[in-house]
Amino acid sequence: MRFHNGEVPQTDLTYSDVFMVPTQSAVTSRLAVDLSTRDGSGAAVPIVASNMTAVSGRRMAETLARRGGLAVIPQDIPVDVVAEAVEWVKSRDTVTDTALTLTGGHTVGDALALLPKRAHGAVIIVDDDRRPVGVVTEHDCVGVDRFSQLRYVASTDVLTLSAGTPAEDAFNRLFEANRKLAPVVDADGRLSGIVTRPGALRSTLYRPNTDAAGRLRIAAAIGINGDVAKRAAQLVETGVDLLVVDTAHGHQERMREALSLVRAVVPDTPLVAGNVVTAEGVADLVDAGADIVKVGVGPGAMCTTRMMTGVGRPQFSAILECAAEARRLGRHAWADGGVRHPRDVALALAAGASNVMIGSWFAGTYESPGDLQRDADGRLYKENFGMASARAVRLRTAADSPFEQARKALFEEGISTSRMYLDPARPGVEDLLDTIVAGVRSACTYAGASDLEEFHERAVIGVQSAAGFTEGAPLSDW
Ligand SMILES: NC(=O)C1=CN([C@@H]2O[C@H](COP(=O)(O)OP(=O)(O)OC[C@H]3O[C@@H](n4cnc5c(N)ncnc54)[C@H](OP(=O)(O)O)[C@@H]3O)[C@@H](O)[C@H]2O)C=CC1
Ligand SMILES: Nc1nc2c(ncn2[C@@H]2O[C@H](COP(=O)(O)O)[C@@H](O)[C@H]2O)c(=O)[nH]1
Ligand SMILES: [K+]
Repeated sequence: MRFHNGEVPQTDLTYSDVFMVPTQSAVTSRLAVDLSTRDGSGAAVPIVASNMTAVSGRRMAETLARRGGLAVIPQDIPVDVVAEAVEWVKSRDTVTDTALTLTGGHTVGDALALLPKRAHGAVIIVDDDRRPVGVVTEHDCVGVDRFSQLRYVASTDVLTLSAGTPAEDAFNRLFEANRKLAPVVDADGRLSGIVTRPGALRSTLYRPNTDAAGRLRIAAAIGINGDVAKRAAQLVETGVDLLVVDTAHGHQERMREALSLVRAVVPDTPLVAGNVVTAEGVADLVDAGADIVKVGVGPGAMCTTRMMTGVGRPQFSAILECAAEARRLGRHAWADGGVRHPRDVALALAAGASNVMIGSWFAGTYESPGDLQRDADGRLYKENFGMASARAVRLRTAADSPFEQARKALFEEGISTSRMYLDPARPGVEDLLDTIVAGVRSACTYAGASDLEEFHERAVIGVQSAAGFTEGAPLSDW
């Protein structure tokens, strides 16, 4: 990456401070751009969901990995619960989405409680042999008593598709039958998943992020306190593919110690550590065993660190410096926090990040772990909170003595309650991923790059005024 006209920025820069200048290109199609990363995460698209309780659970992990990304299960989750999530994610189909299932004896109330768990908006009614006998959508439940049995409200004229039906055929079958979705069945007619028209299309555009055994990948985080080596070993034992050693101030002695301990017990698992914002921080964490360094102090949507302490660094400059140092040392940097638009992802990659972490934006989707709620105007939202907020600290310290809990509650650096509204046009994380990936693919072609390495090499970045940023935004809210 170079700055436009040889400019040398005099201040540190945020994503909003910069723009990319188009350069001569020989790349003929946005679909010809390869977005896979080479940092050991296996990501086929450079997107990682943050280790936040309101963001990454098993549905987020499954859905993102199926489209090539990765989710990091937060550090506060007990190992046995992580083990269940890992087993579940690794048993998922790599092509078709998991179906929500109930039986004809369940009620409309049961279906309404289940429907928001998945973006595809249907519950499949199965018989005792798991054969699909009906489909229930929210539309079928409107104006119906919540205690009605589903056998009386389900559409029973079910179009099924055989597992292994090529994606384009599946899309065409759905289109011709004027259906939005169909249950997928195995050779015995038993339900194995669900396919939608966008799902069929996506499986031609994305490659899943899979391990050596062809199962979906998942990551998990560890803090720097307690028996970190034990937790790391246990997590890897459960099948976790990548570990993130994570604390607010990553450039501290205890982080180095934790990292060395973890590296010693898990020599072969990719290890991410952070957060830092300086080249010195990167060098120290690499020296202690990190393969990837996580960059970002203060840009997060739920983060109050800069307001509480004045500490942090504008994210674009932080990534630029840290990624350069990581590359010099033969390692990698992830950009963590502050992503609000696809452009931010593109700019982080231009600056040299190998992956971009997204938290709050993904909290406002069907796949995040929280319960879907509706405000007074009927708009759908999920609750989000920071991992250093009083709420998260309360959860994390629940087993400590009341005195210890009170001591730890003093240092709050995050928002405890915030509403992340679902975008009615993009309510699922795959919808957001489609937008981000479209933006990044397009950014690569504007730079004449056919993959992410070329993108970083070729990108030309300029510095803009606030008016420059405003000019780039559409007039409507976005
Ligand atoms: N990217 C960002 O800008 C930030 C991210 N976070 C996220 O919040 C989560 C919780 O992190 P964290 O608060 O570090 O909790 P952790 O549970 O990881 O504990 C941090 C440990 O480091 C010690 N410590 C020393 N200096 C600091 C410091 N300046 N800030 C925090 N701890 C310090 C703490 O001791 P003692 O409590 O006695 O001081 C504690 O023992 C993580 O997921 C983290 O990534 C949090 C803040 C900023
Ligand atoms: N200072 C704090 N940072 C936090 C907290 N919770 C999470 N985070 C960081 O934010 C990113 C996600 O950023 P977003 O803009 O996409 O939401 C996450 O990965 C953490 O690094 C917090 O309570 N305080
Ligand atoms: K912030």
